[in-house]
Amino acid sequence: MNKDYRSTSIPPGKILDIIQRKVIFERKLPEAVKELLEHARRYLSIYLPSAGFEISQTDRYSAVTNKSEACVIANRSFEAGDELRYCAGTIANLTEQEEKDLETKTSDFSVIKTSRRGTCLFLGPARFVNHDCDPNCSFMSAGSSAIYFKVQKPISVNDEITTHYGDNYFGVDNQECLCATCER
Ligand SMILES: C[S@@+](CC[C@H](N)C(=O)[O-])C[C@H]1O[C@@H](n2cnc3c(N)ncnc32)[C@H](O)[C@@H]1O
Repeated sequence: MNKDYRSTSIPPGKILDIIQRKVIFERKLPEAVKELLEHARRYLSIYLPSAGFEISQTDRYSAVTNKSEACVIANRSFEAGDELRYCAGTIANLTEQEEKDLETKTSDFSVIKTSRRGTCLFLGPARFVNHDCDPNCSFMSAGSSAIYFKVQKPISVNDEITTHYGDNYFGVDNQECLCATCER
């Protein structure tokens, strides 16, 4: 057994079922293919030399979660006002049943609740950006469901890219937040 490999916690049959139901039966195939290509491009763009960041690992939350998590690290410096166009993502609405299906402790999915859209699935490289109460980036919207980030204060090489998820995302007044700012 390869101890460095862990298979996905969602059974492959279930994923195939979702693709069949959502992509093939309920949607027009060309539209679904276009969206899939856009999404693949978002992930591949991470590797462009001009992207300016990479997906890395952090143990910041492991005392609580018992596992390493993903984070986004700058591999060049940025000034306030710069845009991280390649750290992009999209937001997909979830039905109540889909929300229930994803409510497992081992889930690797990023579910967010917004006042405007309700419960959503956050997809794309942008979903790896962690929250800080004094973040260096803010969310920017690009159309109805796409987002990227704008730099709010200077970022140096090896700094973590962070954003603000909302005032009560980690409990009331973010009292359960584990960010570097709260730690100080
Ligand atoms: C949008 S994801 C960010 C990427 C995430 N680290 C991962 O590996 O998938 C949001 C999740 O990251 C973790 N997280 C991010 N910022 C945090 C913070 N300031 N305090 C505690 N957990 C945080 C929580 O597990 C949260 O549900």
